[in-house]
Amino acid sequence: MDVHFKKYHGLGNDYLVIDPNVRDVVMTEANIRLICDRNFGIGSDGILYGPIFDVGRASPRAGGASCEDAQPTGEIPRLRILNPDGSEAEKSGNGLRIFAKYLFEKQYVRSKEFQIQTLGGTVSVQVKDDVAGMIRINMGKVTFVSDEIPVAGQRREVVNEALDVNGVDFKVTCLSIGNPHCVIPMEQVSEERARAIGPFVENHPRFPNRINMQLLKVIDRANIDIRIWERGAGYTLASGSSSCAAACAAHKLGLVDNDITVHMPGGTLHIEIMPDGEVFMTGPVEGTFEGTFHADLQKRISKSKV
Ligand SMILES: N[C@H](CCC[C@H](N)C(=O)O)C(=O)O
Repeated sequence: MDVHFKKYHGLGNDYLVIDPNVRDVVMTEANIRLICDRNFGIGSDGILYGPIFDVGRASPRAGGASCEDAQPTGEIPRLRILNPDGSEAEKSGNGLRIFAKYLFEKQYVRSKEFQIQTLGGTVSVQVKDDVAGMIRINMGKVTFVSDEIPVAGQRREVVNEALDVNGVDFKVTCLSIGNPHCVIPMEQVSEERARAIGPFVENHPRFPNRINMQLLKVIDRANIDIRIWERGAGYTLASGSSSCAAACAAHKLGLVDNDITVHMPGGTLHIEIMPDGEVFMTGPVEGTFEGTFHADLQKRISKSKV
């Protein structure tokens, strides 16, 4: 069967993999919005577009391509992460675990340890259990420095800082792990609260590139509970980079140790903060669907690059 896309989820945070080597789709904002629309399109929390090989290699033959065809140079495959609103993200934890499983399943990579290039840097991946889909990713180091997130204002670490959100004052801790995050500790977290304040935080003028938001409840020194409002995607059941960000913010505030389980409505992720600051994330992924675009949808997917 002519497969155009594969769909997976990481703890209910679902993504479509569109592989330009199998069937290319121009990633215009309009196409992304249409494909991700849960009523008029296929529906997902985003698109994982790749693997892209930049060394000018002829892409592997469609279908059944293996790494020998695509990567004689041992080139690190590149991934583009597209949010449902058409914006492009620097990193996605669930997206990277899903893409790692895809690369392994399609035999683009030969070993269970490999790297993936993203806008937010190159990450190292370990397929811990290809049957169970348990993937461990080194998400890199975080920064709390305002210019590197970015957060407007004089250069500082954004830790426990006052932020007026639609007339309500919160204390926020902001950081980047490639993509930007605003963590708000509170006694009780809920979907309702995340949906109520998320859009105001995401689009707050203090965040020039917008921002992902997490409501953080610290359960004990090894467990936290978060609710997520994602930049460009809205409320999601889980988020890998948000899990890393919330765990690192809680650690920065002295509220947790280095080994943290992050609880979310979609499930749990295991976060390890190493002595050198590198952040490891381990969790499951699962494939759910593979299929083709119906001719009617195909007609609406623009081939023009604008
Ligand atoms: N919406 C995010 C990217 C996806 C993050 C999330 N799905 C994850 O698993 O990390 C952003 O614009 O930075």
